[in-house]
Amino acid sequence: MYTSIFLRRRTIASAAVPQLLTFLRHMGGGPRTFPGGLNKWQWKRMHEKKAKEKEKKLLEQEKQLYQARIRSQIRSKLSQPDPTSQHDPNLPNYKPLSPQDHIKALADRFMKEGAEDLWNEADGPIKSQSAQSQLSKKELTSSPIDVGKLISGSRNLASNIGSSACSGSNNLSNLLKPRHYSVVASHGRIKTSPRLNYRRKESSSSDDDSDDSDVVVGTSGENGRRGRVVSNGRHLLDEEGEEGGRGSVRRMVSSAALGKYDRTIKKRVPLRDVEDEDDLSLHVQAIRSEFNKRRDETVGANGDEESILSQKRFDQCSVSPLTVKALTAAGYVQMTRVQEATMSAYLEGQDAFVKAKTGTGKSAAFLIPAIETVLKALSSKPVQRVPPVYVLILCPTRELASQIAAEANVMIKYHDGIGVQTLVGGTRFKVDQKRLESDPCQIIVATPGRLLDHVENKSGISVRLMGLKLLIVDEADHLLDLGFRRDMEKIVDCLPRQKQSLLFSATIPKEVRRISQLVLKREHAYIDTVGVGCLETHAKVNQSYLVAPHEEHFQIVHHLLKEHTSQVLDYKVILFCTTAMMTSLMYSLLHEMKLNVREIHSKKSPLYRTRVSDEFRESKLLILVTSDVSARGMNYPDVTLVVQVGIPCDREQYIHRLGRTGREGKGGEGVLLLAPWEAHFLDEIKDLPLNKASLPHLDPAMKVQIKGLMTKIDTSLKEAAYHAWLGYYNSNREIGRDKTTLVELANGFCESMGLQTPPSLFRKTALKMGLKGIPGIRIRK
Ligand SMILES: Nc1ncnc2c1ncn2[C@@H]1O[C@H](COP(=O)(O)OP(=O)(O)OP(=O)(O)O)[C@@H](O)[C@H]1O
Repeated sequence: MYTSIFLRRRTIASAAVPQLLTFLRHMGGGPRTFPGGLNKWQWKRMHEKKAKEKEKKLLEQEKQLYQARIRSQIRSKLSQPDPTSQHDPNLPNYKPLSPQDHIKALADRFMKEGAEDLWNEADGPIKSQSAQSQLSKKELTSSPIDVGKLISGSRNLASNIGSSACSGSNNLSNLLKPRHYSVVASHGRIKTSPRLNYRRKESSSSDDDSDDSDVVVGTSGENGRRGRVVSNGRHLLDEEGEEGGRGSVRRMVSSAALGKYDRTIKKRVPLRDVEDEDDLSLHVQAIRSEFNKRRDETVGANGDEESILSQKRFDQCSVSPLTVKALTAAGYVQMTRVQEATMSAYLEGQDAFVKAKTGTGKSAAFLIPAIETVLKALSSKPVQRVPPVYVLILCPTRELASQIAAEANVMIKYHDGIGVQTLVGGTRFKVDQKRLESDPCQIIVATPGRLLDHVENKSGISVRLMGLKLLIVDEADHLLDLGFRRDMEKIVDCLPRQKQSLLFSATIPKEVRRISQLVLKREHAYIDTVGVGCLETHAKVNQSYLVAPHEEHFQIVHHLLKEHTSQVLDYKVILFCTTAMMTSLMYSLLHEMKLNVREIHSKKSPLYRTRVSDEFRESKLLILVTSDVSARGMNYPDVTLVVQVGIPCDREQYIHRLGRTGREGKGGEGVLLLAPWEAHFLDEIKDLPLNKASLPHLDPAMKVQIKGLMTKIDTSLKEAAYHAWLGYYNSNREIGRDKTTLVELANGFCESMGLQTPPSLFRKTALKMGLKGIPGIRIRK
């Protein structure tokens, strides 16, 4: 319809053509062929491929840079001072390292905060061929590395913890005391005194988790908070060259002074290849386990690892009295640790990437700065007819957006003239527009897709966004992931450059940390209230897993739920399934089995989802069967059990789903149910404390009953579940690789649903999924 209207208007100004094309494309139309005679999908795929390659290249470059930095750091340690020059006793003496010292230096690096992020097993140890020949095994095994000594050598790290905490031989245990949080600020260039220069050289073997090579040059902090001023490694070398110690630094990085060690550092060998030459990897392993052991001991002794609250109250920070009043009314008196840390970064005007465990109050951590921003902007500017949007909060789902807006409304209860609105999919575009016009607001909580609709359709929001002061991205790792990244890029492009940005998540994979500069300024703070090497899940949540044949899953789920609901008085359970259709199928079955269940997934209407979500928030004695729409951010109080059926899409999703229980420092339980061919996922979460649960005894009568109940479920739902199942596992890297096995497993799943023959696929779909011609796949005629 829109196409014909536009085509009838013959005199389209040439300047409007690109806009028209964008509009048509947005409406699902647009040109049928693209340059090179490609169709829309080929064109799209080509661009996706290009983007992937570009990203891969960037990562590769980053890795090379990182390796180059390590090489230059080690070279500087190995280079010899000029024998003719008088050595200043206050400066470190850079003698060639003995092989043993070399290992210690590497281990030092390994123990640094963030180093674990960069050092993964695939990188393997740095293998020294010539140096290793000198380094006899006897030498290594006869003098085991003293971890305490190693750590005491890493003064940089110890200095982060504060001078009082790093004295004597207790460095390791001090270091491992439950940390409140760490703040790493990245600064481009830092002018330093000669003293600082010295310390920078001293710490040149250190590393951090950012893509910048963060080098410690100073400390600050109170209440256990540690601040570090860091500098980009590349700048560091340039800068030192410019300043006092120019000559010596130039000498330090000169390849002429490298000797045999230069060659040894270049060669990295995968860990597998050197496993039997156990030297370095064994030592690193030993240090790692010692590190974990001491941390566990320290945490055990202090016991407050799980406390989410800080020492500060809201009225002690620069929070407006009316907000404090509203917070107090809502029962918030003391700040949580993430709230305190975020507030101080916000007040300093810094951009920040904030990592804090699930259920520790991240929403309030960004809503309080949001309200302060609006108050500040309102006080400095006269009232405007159409007020600018001062704060934009982006989050992945509509439920989460509604939840955040509801929490914001509680906090602005006593502030007249501040408004919050949501822009989420599933509502009518025109209704959104009317709402924005009739009820102007300064804070918008939006999902990226719907916000982009408004921006691209010039609903007036773009102009209002030009006044933006604060951008907040909740579940940032998810929004910066491939699924949302394009939208995020477009949104960021149309926001003003002069603004503060705060990113939040309970998990921050290193790839996301790298690309966070899409949103954050280069000089941003990295606040980690979890702590490097600490558990990302809550210790009070008991986690277990079960590996059982796929066809038994329905019965096992029923058994687990029955057991839990009969044992826990005020039970409240969330059951995660892999896809929307699997969720629907599981719900239908459990409903037939007379369990008190509700369902939420993307195929349900927004109204229904909101109703069920509200009901589940308020109630007890209820089981919510859901897809991943409820995995992140949803705050359902007092969930007693989280069951995850099937492999989660990644480690992060496992953590976020589990995080629906054990909120606000409470306890909870999590069970992961996998089929034997999904068990490889356990490797991804091997650092988390999951116990293997024993398989329950399954009642054969119940098996028959389930089979009977399955026949009552609509065949079209089972067919949809089969298609969704195939799609989900086909996109799993491990399982989707072997298409024949995949189809066999899918057909097994079909049988467990009581379908005699596997449902057919459209030829196009089968082709796209790479399943055409695979035995067992039926193609629709
Ligand atoms: N200062 C506080 N004092 C008491 N309770 C608080 C405080 N801050 C937050 N809470 C409560 O903690 C719970 C979890 O908060 P919130 O949903 O913000 O967690 P989150 O860190 O965003 O979790 P997720 O990672 O799952 O998104 C909520 O019930 C909230 O009311």
